[in-house]
Amino acid sequence: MKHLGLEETRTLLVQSLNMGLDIRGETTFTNSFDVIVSEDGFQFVPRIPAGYVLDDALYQRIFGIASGALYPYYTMLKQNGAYFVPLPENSVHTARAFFFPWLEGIPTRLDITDMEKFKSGIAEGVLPVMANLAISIGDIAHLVIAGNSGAGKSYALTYLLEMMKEQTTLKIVDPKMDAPTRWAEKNDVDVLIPDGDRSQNDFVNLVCDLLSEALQVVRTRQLALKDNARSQFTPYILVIDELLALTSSVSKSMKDTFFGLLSQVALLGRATGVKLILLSQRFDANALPVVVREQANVMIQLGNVNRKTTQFLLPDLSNLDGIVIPPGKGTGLIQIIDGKHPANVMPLLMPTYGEV
Ligand SMILES: Nc1ncnc2c1ncn2[C@@H]1O[C@H](COP(=O)(O)OP(=O)(O)OP(=O)(O)O)[C@@H](O)[C@H]1O
Repeated sequence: MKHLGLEETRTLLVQSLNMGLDIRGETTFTNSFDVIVSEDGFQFVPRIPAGYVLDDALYQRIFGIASGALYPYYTMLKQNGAYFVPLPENSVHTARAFFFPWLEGIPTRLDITDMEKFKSGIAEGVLPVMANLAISIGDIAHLVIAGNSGAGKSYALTYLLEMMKEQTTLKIVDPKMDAPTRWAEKNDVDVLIPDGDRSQNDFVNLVCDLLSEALQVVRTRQLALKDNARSQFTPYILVIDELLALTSSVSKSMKDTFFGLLSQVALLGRATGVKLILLSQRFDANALPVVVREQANVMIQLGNVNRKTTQFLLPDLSNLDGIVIPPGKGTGLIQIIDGKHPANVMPLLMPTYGEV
């Protein structure tokens, strides 16, 4: 795709804002505002005093106009509120701007035809997510995937498992005995599945045992860290699929025990490389303790994206206007809070691959 130069980008933005912003006839022609573009994003510089209010609503309107106008050359990174930057060199009339960060291009899906070959080309510890987006496995505290039925959760999980299997210790809980079980059996990975003869309470009890084992690993590692703060650990990952279904018909005391253990692993696992990967059709306080969500730093919402489906998992996202969600299977939103990527919510296309 053609690269859009900065000057060309600025012209497009100025024209789009002049025509679309509709702030009481104020345009660049009346010298009401200016647009400055850079590699990282653009600034909207208002001339103050202005006949319009510099508030969140104006910021989001500019975001919406720019986001559509610049697609597919740039992906605008959604902000929760107006992002002000000071311009101290300027006169008092233009000493502030709204800043709109962007990434060049649009999120591009990885299309993997040969998984083994693909993996051999990737550095250890790296988890590619899209063509221009990779996460370090070590930087994942806990990862959460939500999505309606058929959105691509199992497919996404299988990809993650395949990418991590050689570098981590994996334990899988699969209440539906579905794709994760097939993958685990093929790859000789421990998987806990329901036994027809046992009750749901019994099954959740076994999941609690697994969480207790994970806590034991945490404790052993904490002792190692006490002696040597630079101790390195192989990531120990506990995957729990269908979280909402798992606890939907168990006794309150069992659910409380389960939530208590899950919260402890989430809180203590972070420093010791003990990680949770949790999947559910829907996440709310009933499916996941808030403290676990707060400890998770990679959040993925697949399929149906709207205010309702995102409010628990992506609470910072006050509105979805201007976020272009790609169509197709295994698409949605991702937020990575690892201090290395912009912590904004970004459109996501999970990789497509052949048989694994
Ligand atoms: N990234 C992707 N690329 C190509 N195809 C995909 C992708 N993600 C999902 N699909 C296709 O969509 C179908 C449904 O995906 P999947 O079974 O993972 O959904 P799910 O969210 O786990 O649904 P359920 O909750 O009902 O189990 C799969 O058969 C798969 O082939």
